[in-house]
Amino acid sequence: MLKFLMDRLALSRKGAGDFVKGTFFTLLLDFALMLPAVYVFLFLDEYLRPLTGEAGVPGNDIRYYIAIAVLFIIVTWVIARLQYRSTYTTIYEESANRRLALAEKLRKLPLSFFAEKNLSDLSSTIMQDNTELEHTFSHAVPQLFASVIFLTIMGIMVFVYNWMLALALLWPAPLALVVILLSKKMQRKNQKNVYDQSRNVSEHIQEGLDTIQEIKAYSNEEKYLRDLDRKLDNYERSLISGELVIGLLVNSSKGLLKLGLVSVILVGAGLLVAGSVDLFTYLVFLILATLIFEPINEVFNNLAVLFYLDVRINRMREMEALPVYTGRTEFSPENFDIGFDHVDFSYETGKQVLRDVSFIAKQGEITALVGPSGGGKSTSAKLAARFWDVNSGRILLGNQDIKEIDPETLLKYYSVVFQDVVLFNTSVMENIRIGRHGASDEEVLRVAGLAQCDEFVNKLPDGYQTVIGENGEKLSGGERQRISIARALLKDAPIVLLDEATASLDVENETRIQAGISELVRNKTVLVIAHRMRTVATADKIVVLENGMVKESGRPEELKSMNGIFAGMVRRQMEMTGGKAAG
Ligand SMILES: Nc1ncnc2c1ncn2[C@@H]1O[C@H](COP(=O)(O)OP(=O)(O)OP(=O)(O)O)[C@@H](O)[C@H]1O
Repeated sequence: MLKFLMDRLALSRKGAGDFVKGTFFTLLLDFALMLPAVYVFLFLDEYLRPLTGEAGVPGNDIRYYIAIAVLFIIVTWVIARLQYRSTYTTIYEESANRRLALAEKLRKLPLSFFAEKNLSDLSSTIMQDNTELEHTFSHAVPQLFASVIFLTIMGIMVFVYNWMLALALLWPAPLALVVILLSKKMQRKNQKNVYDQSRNVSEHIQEGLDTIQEIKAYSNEEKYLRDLDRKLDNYERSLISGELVIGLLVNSSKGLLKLGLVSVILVGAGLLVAGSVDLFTYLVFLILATLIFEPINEVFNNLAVLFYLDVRINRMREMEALPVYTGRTEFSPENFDIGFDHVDFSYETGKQVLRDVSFIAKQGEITALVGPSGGGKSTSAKLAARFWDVNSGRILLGNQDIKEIDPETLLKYYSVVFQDVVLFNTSVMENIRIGRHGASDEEVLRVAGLAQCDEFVNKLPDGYQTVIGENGEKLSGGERQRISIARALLKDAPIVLLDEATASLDVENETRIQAGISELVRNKTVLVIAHRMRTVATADKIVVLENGMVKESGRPEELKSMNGIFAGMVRRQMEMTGGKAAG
């Protein structure tokens, strides 16, 4: 039983156990909600039997009935409390754990996954799917199980009591069930439509937020809003038609169940006149007919989410089953040389980005990756930190294949300074401290000074305590880069991956960044994607990548004298800068 629940409902062992308890209390509550009927039976039994000429005189006064009413209320309240605790509390805990597990999973997924997947889709799965599951598990599923058991027990009891009236009462139940089951396909289609349209809207909003600058710059607001309006309309239409279909089906099923009351009235009256049942039994069935289908009505109200449950569970399962990069967590390389050994790589099948790339970036040296745009420089730098796994060949760190090392363990040895610096909406101090949690303020200030941050931070209203806005919106490109260098300095990892800022920076900023970088790369294994000839001139080794292949590699002077691609690049740059930049 537990295993079934764990498999089908994606619950943990504890969750499944508590779920059974919750269902049991829901069943008890269903029975407890019949207590008013019992109350009326007792009353009727005592006061009506004498009126119908049967034996017995009312023996209890009104206080007896008040006491019973209070007792029933207390019993119902206690059961409701127990049911709430075991169902809701458990389900919300389970849901929180599931969200944490998914977030943890996301953290471990390779970057390749994020490149392919829509991010709003991911957050929808974590938040929206989970919320729906939470709601379904707390309201609909235990109620469904409990209602089936409740109706079965009650059905048997009423059949034993009086099979003719029982038949009159219960005949619509299988009919309503058939209507509901037949509508399953339609309801699922509707739910899927609502779900897809709501995703369209959230993706559009997300995209608008991500590209707000471009939208404004190219005066695309009107088109953006028009598209959003259209998608919102579609969403609204899907909601309305979904609600209509569900409303129609659910209400007709509920209406069918009401026929039970009608036929009890008619059949009961006939049986009463014929003398086959007494008035008491007739009244009992009339009361039962108004109460017995209440739990099942509750299930009908949540039917749509119930039918869509497995789709949501499957989506969650798909995410849980995504392959993550794993590897050894003990790792102590003999040195920090990075070696590319016949590496082939493609982001998408059929579009190879790196072909048979081999080179060594030695510890204590600066290795510069140069070459035309799209040649594979950034890709190589990212592969060196196992952001992706290579398709064939190996990347070695200190003679060990990085494919065998756990990515988190591996990244402890890397400082990464890329162009797209991500900053958090907190103080400059905290943004730098991300480099090494637990670093003291003095340590942060020291590296900030080395990275030339003092000059602009001192102009901010609260200095290093200034909160810099979402993704550092209040800072310039060069300032952001300096914070990123300060982070890397604080981490002080033996390997530095550096994607140099482009020529868009002004000379002053460039000089300051260069000063920070010189400090950062001292005695490290440095793999730099070089855009400036100045860096190239100070590099110990140059690797020229073109069309994903290593076309030249060696010391700068050697390559210059070869008069190949690199020599051509240096020449062109010198011509552009009037012969000043090549150093
Ligand atoms: N995430 C990705 N998914 C698919 N293709 C990608 C991805 N990133 C890069 N590419 C492709 O891989 C090739 C190499 O890109 P890469 O960024 O490594 O080149 P690069 O030499 O660093 O270029 P640049 O100097 O312009 O930054 C390009 O054709 C690019 O379109």
